[in-house]
Amino acid sequence: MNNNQYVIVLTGAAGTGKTSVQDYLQQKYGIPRVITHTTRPPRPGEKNGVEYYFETDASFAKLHLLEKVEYAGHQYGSSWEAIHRALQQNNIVSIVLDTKGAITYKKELGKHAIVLFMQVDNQNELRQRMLKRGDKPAAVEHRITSKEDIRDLVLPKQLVGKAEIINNENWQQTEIQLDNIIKKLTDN
Ligand SMILES: Nc1ncnc2c1ncn2[C@@H]1O[C@H](COP(=O)(O)OP(=O)(O)OP(=O)(O)O)[C@@H](O)[C@H]1O
Ligand SMILES: Nc1nc2c(ncn2[C@@H]2O[C@H](COP(=O)(O)O)[C@@H](O)[C@H]2O)c(=O)[nH]1
Repeated sequence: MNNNQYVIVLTGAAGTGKTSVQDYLQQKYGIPRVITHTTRPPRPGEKNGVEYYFETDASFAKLHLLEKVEYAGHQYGSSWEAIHRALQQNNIVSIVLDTKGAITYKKELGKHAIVLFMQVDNQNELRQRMLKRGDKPAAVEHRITSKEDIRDLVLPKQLVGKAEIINNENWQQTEIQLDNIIKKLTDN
């Protein structure tokens, strides 16, 4: 990666606001998303090449992946191809990863990975946000009781001091924090 290129890594538990931040960064700053690959089936309304590249086990195995994880029984991975595709549009790009992926990005990309750990203290608030978003109650319960999501509620020790924590209780505060982060990156 070139010296002035950065990947903003958004991580944290389900419903903490990772996608909302990604949308904000895209709309306000033209920061494109790195689309990742998964073998999980598309959910209603999801399109190949928009939310994910949907893969079979065979096509997933052929990708040049920077990292891959198993999450809730499916494979997920981010490819160098997708990162380069996004970096061709802009020097700052964003990606949503679980915390295991965020640790790998920090290790592999060093100062080029800006890790933002999203959190919301009250788990019931998270549940309500997901229900309000339209998720089915059973899907919400399944997700928030998964071992991966429980793990992702807490900043992993490998990222302590290496990630910026965003307490996304209040969206206006989150926007201010994000604006400051982007200002620092673009002032460099
Ligand atoms: N600060 C906030 N206050 C209230 N609602 C919020 C806030 N931030 C985001 N939301 C809402 O909470 C819901 C969950 O946010 P979002 O989809 O961005 O989370 P996520 O971390 O990407 O979730 P997932 O991991 O399940 O994809 C959305 O409906 C979003 O509009
Ligand atoms: N380490 C990686 N994590 C990824 C990748 N793509 C998505 N994710 C994370 O997986 C879970 C589940 O996502 P869902 O869309 O099925 O609900 C979530 O935490 C994502 O952030 C990836 O390439 N690598």
